[in-house]
Amino acid sequence: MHVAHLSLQDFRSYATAEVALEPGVTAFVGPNGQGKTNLVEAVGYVATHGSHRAATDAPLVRQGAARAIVRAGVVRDDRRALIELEINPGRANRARLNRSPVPRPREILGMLRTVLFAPEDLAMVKGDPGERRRFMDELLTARAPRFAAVRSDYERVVKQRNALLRSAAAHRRSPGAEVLATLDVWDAHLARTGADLLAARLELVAALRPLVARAYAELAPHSGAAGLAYKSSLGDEPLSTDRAQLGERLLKGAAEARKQELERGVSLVGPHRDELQLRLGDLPARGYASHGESWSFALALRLAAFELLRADGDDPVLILDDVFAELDAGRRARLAGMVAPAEQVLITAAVPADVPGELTGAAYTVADGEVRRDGARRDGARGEGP
Ligand SMILES: Nc1ncnc2c1ncn2[C@@H]1O[C@H](COP(=O)(O)OP(=O)(O)OP(=O)(O)O)[C@@H](O)[C@H]1O
Repeated sequence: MHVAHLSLQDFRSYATAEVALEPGVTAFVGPNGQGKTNLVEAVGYVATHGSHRAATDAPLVRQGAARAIVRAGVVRDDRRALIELEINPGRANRARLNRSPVPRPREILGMLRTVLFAPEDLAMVKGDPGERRRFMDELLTARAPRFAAVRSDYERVVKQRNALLRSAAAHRRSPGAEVLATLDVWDAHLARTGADLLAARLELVAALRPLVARAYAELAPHSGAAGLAYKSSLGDEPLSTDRAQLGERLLKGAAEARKQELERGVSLVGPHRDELQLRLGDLPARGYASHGESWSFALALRLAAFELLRADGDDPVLILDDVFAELDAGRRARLAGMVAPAEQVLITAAVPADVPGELTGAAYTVADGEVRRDGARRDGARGEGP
């Protein structure tokens, strides 16, 4: 699939912007702080209904404006769809598909699929486990949009269960039969929704493992092998992906943890406490990998995500935000070779020399609040050989 047209209104630094796009490579080039990332962030927002660099929607709306609108014309198998999202911080966002309102924005998740790699992704390797859980859950949602509901059901259960545990812990005396009975009900909800989430993650990690290893080996052939291990809060015993069995394990885990949970006032068992461990050779990547290795690992995770989505039947739009400047010449050339065949690749770079010569295509200059199409097709920067 590819985006044929992007239209912005009061999104980030743009009062308005209209950008026509084509399949193949498009580079957005311009000095720092001119709005290159804002453009690709908008494309990512249409796909995921979230930003890769803001936890809430408020920063996405141009300062002084009440709402932002992002529209994308998406072409998939020669069929066109016009997706429109109205971003209303503090209120419900609205969505339209082919100019008709849809009841809930979530219903059009999956109409556009993107894989976005940006400097913030270093946190997937160096940051806390929540970053890697988010990577898994966002990828699951990209593959099957109905997963957004599984995820939010589970989050709601943990939130409510935590509230109950917190208030029990605050009273500092043994909880009464009523509290324990309510907790039993929440344990059952946790086991049911948690089993769905856990099974999906285990299947995902199994599918990703060989793809990550291969992408990393291609990017960084002289480094150790990249591995993934799913560490569950249920302990080290192997887990099957059978949902009924996982539900039983979660119930048992919650029962065993109950005393401690009541003391601490927090849910200690379940996929919200799990970790996706990244390994380079025999060592964990976090805390051991060099900056370059961490960067390559994060890229390998995104490239593996791209492969997985592509295997589901359609190339997602690949977005590389400010990526090449960080890489040495060899990794740059290898990455360029790996991404060139994608149906659409959107790249941002501060200077033309940061776009590898292998990636020829359309070019825009982004400066002074404008996005201007360069006259000639860009032939790529020269002298970027490995
Ligand atoms: N909500 C907003 N309202 C107005 N301006 C904003 C808003 N959010 C971000 N900006 C402005 O957008 C600019 C940043 O744009 P962006 O991150 O796209 O830059 P960039 O061209 O990718 O730069 P770099 O090369 O440094 O990564 C900043 O000047 C910032 O002040």
